[in-house]
Amino acid sequence: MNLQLALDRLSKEECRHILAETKNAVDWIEIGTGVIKEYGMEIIREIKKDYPEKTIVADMKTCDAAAHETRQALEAGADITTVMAFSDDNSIRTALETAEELNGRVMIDLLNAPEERIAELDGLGVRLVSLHIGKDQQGSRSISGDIFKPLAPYPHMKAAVAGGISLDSIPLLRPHQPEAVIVGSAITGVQHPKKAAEKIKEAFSE
Ligand SMILES: O=C([C@H](O)CO)[C@H](O)[C@H](O)COP(=O)(O)O
Repeated sequence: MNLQLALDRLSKEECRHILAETKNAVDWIEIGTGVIKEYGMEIIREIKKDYPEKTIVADMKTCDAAAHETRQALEAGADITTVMAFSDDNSIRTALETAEELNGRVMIDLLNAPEERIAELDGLGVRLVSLHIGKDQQGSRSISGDIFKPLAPYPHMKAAVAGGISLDSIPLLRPHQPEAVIVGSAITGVQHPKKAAEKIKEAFSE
C-alpha cells in the first residue's frame, strides 16, 4: 500500500511546507485538481523537480480532450494522471494510449460511476482505478471495506481509495491491500501534518 498525499485547497507555499514535513512518510504525491487549476502545469513541474523519487499523481479529473490533457500532465512530470470514469470510451482509450506512449499511467476515478461501468473500463484496458467518495458526498457517506466489493471480479485491476480517509479508516482498508490509500484533509488540515502522515503510514503495517 502506498500512501498518496492529496494536496487540495492549498497555496503553493502550503504545498511546499506540507511536503517538506511529510516527505518521509509519503510515497505518492497527488497534486489536487484545485491546485492544478490555480497554478497549471507549472506546479507539477516544480513538485516533480523537488521530489523526483516520488510518484507524482496529477489529479486532472480529465473528462474530454483526454489525449491532450494526459500528454499535458505526463509531459509536465506526472507519473499518473486521472480521468473520470464517465468519460466517453474514446477518451478513456486515447488517455491510455497516450500514457503508454509516454510511459505513464492513467488512474480512472470511479466517483459516481455505476458498477456496470467497471466491466466496460476493464474491456477498454483500464488497470488502475480510484474508488472515491467525493468531498461533497462525505457528509452522507463514509469509507468502509465495502467500497472494494465492485472490484472483486477484477483481481487484475489495481485500486486506489479516497474520500475522507483518516487514521481510523486504515484497519478497514488494510485487508484489501489497495495500491494506494489517498489521504488529504486528515494530513493537510491538521496542526501536525508530519505526525499525522507518520501515524497513518505506520498503521499500514500494523
Ligand atoms: O480527489 C479528491 C477530491 O475530489 C477533491 O478534489 C481528494 O483528493 C480526495 O478525496 C482526498 O481528500 P480527502 O477526502 O480530504 O482525504
